[in-house]
Formats: sequence, C-alpha cells, structure tokens
Amino acid sequence: MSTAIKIFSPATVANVGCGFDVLGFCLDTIGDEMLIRKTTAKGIKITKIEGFDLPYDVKENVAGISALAMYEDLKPNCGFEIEIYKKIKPGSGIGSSSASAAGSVFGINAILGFPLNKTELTFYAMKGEAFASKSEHADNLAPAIFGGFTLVKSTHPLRILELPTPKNLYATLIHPQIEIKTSEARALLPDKLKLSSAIRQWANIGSLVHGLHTSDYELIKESMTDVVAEPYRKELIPYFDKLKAAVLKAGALGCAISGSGPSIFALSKGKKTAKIVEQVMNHVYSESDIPFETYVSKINQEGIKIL
Ligand SMILES: Nc1ncnc2c1ncn2[C@@H]1O[C@H](COP(=O)(O)OP(=O)(O)OP(=O)(O)O)[C@@H](O)[C@H]1O
Ligand SMILES: N[C@@H](CCO)C(=O)O
Repeated sequence: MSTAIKIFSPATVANVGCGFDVLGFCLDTIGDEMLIRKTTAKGIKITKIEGFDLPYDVKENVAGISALAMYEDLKPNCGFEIEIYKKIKPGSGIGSSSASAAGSVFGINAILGFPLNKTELTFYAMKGEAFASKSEHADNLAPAIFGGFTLVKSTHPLRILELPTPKNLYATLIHPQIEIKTSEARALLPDKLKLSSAIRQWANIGSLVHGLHTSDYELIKESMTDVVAEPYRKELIPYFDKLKAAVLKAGALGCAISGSGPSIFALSKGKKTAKIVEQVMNHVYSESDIPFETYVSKINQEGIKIL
C-alpha cells in the first residue's frame, strides 16, 4: 500500500448544450494536480494549496468536504493530507470544484487499495460539489471520474451511463477571465419550463446521445441547442452570440456555454476544424478588453489518473 500518490484531475465540460445537469465530457490536458498522503494521525487535513486562494478548512474546501464524507463512512485506521496544485480557475465553468472534489476521493481510494468503484467515488465527490454550487449534480464529476462522455441517469440513486466518443470529435474552448459562480448562474434559471421548450430539449438530448453512439456528426450538429439555460445565462458572457455565430460559420458542429460559464466550448469533426474554430474564438474575443485563454482538446477517455 503506497503512502503518497500524485494525481491529475481533469477539467470537464458539463451540459454539452442540451443536457443540463446530466451530460458532460472530459478534457485532455487541462486539469489540477493533487498529492494525497497517508498519515498515522487520523483525520483529513489540507496542507498545501497553490495556484488560487482557496480555504484550507476541510469543511469549506470541496476537496475536504468530499474526502471527509468518504472518510467518515469508511473509517480507515489512518488519516490523509491533501495538497492541491490548482490550475483550473474557480468559477471558470470547466469544473474547477469538481476536479478537487473528485481528486481527493480518488486519491484516498487509491491509497486504501481501491475499495470503492467509480460510482461510489462520484457519490462522495457530489457532497463537495453540492457545497460549491448549492446543488447536488454530477455532470462535471462523472466525466472527471469515468472519462469520455457521461450521462447522469439519476443522482438518487446515483446511476451513471458511459457514452461512446466518435473518433474524430475535438473540443475547442475559450475561457474569458471573468468569474461566474455556479450558484449564481443557477439562480437565474426559471423554476418552470414551457412544454414546447421541454419537448425541444429532450428531443435534442435523445438525438445527441444517439449521434454519439452512431458517430453521426450531422445529428450531433442538429442536437446541441440548449433552450433551457443558455437564453438566461448568455447575458452574463460578453460576446456570446457573436462568438457562437462565428464559430458555427467556421464549421463547428455546435457551440454552447460550458457548464455555468463563462467558458464557451465548441465541438468539431477533426482537429483541423477545431484549430480553425480556436482562431475564430481568438479573433472575436481580441475585440474585447477581457483577458482570455483558448484550448483545443481531445475528449479524454481516461479521466482522473495517478501520475
Ligand atoms: N478546491 C476547490 N476548488 C475550486 N473551488 C472551490 C474549492 N473549494 C471551494 N471552492 C469554492 O467553489 C466555488 C467555485 O465553484 P463553482 O462551481 O462556482 O465553479 P466551477 O467549479 O469552476 O464551475 P462549473 O461547475 O460551472 O464548471 C468558489 O466559490 C470557490 O471558492
Ligand atoms: N449543470 C451545472 C454545471 C455547473 O456546475 C450547471 O449548468 O449549473
């Protein structure tokens, strides 16, 4: 049994346009690193955080909250220290809180010899995510832990479906450096949906999932539209409409808000188109005075991993 492990905990895109709170996919090179160390002293401690200013208190940091929930159930005869090397900016819309919540439970599980399966890890990680976003959802956690595309069939009981990734699918992302808290972006959404919107949305989710299963890029293109969250949230993201129109014109299959924003993602068939889309995103945002970063990423099939 090892006493310390270093892990890579990836960034993720939740919602994938139409799949509010249920669909997500895992990004490749963007993510946090964490070190989990076994200690003889019992309990959970966060001993180091680099990159961003986040709480060391285990009851206020999502990494601590999820680790504590798992620790209290498993009751191991040891304790754990957590070091977080944060690269994903909190409030960026690419699953910053999820990466930490997933990382601590994954690391502890690995040190204990893998007593829990991926769904059980997601269950404990959800406790941390619920603290950050004021809602228990797993659409960032599931792809971080399972890799690839995932669908959260239900949270109570937790049931996660792994979806296939068409071979040639690439993601392009832009992260405007403004912060949108998930809890605030959720508070913008109405409690009730018009039946006509609900019908469009569930038809789109069904066909997007079918498109992923059959590698039907045209169907994926027709299915990514979000009529539930985007109309309300896009107002928080400068240049959203302009960027989306330009990206679709450049050949992307679809473009939508990543999670609760401000990041925006596009899916493209082929790396070449994904790179062109990146140039277009750069071009649109260079008109603004908001600093931003762009990335092209494969869909990461492995998810969180030991380094
Ligand atoms: N380890 C942590 N990593 C990131 N955020 C944390 C952590 N611990 C606590 N937080 C708090 O969680 C909030 C950020 O979570 P939030 O869900 O709003 O953003 P996000 O995870 O980047 O977004 P999204 O879920 O849309 O991808 C901030 O208030 C931050 O202080
Ligand atoms: N499904 C969530 C993802 C962000 O955590 C939302 O859009 O609010």
